[in-house]
Amino acid sequence: MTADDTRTAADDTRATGGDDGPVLRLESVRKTFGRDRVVLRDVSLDVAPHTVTALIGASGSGKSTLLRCANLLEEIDDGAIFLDGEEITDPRADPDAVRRRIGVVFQSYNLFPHMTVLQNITLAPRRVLGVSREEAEARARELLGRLGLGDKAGEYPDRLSGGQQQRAAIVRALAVRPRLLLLDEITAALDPELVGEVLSVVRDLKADGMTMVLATHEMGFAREVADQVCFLDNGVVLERGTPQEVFGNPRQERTRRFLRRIVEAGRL
Ligand SMILES: Nc1ncnc2c1ncn2[C@@H]1O[C@H](COP(=O)(O)OP(=O)(O)OP(=O)(O)O)[C@@H](O)[C@H]1O
Repeated sequence: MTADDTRTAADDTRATGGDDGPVLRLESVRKTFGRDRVVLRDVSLDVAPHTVTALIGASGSGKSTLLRCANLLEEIDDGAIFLDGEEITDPRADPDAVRRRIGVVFQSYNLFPHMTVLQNITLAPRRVLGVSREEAEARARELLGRLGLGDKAGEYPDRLSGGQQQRAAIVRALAVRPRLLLLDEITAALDPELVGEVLSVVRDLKADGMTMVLATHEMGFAREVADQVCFLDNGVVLERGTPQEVFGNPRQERTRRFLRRIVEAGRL
């Protein structure tokens, strides 16, 4: 990443009203599926500008659901979610306008197989933001170059490795210059030797000042890259703090047990 990227992040901050408040705020969010399956209970969380928040916790603890609620892919039952101080869960908020400000990358890359990498990346800027083809392609090529995919613009996704596809998916999310990036288990589907190249992109984005929330089972990475770690247990944020606090000195017995299992499995 270059100094130019840092300038962009700072410019984006100015454009959205400054560095004062959190980029994302969850206030007492409750989410249920069906009648009685409570998946998030009273979840409150602040994500400060230019920081990385890692959501950790056992499978089924609610990490993906939290990210999906933040992007309005799921409707919450109670509480409120704010983006740059504006309540996005207000029924009057426009979900499309909100999603234009939040980039999302999932475990499965979800690239359109019938489109080239370049077409995949320029689709949203052209269709949603109304950017010209020339401008969208210039931005896409610049990002592809930066993420080590400069020679892949004309390829179809099935000609790329998993790591390359995931990096292309990250470029696609960045192409609309999002205020916030949500990353949901983005290395979970990758062969171990490809995980590193995707994590190194996240590291670069952090250095660039991008605000990110990531759900991950990569504990070593969470410890290294996160400013804030949230341990979810059965839909509750059981523990929240710096990586040093949560990994080094967990307050809850449940967190200690979870981390012990991770250490025993050789994943931390
Ligand atoms: N659409 C849905 N309908 C019903 N239950 C759901 C739905 N989506 C998720 N759940 C349930 O909500 C709970 C939380 O799921 P979620 O995917 O958020 O967990 P997670 O912490 O991200 O898990 P993983 O680490 O395995 O990705 C799980 O019990 C899951 O079965």
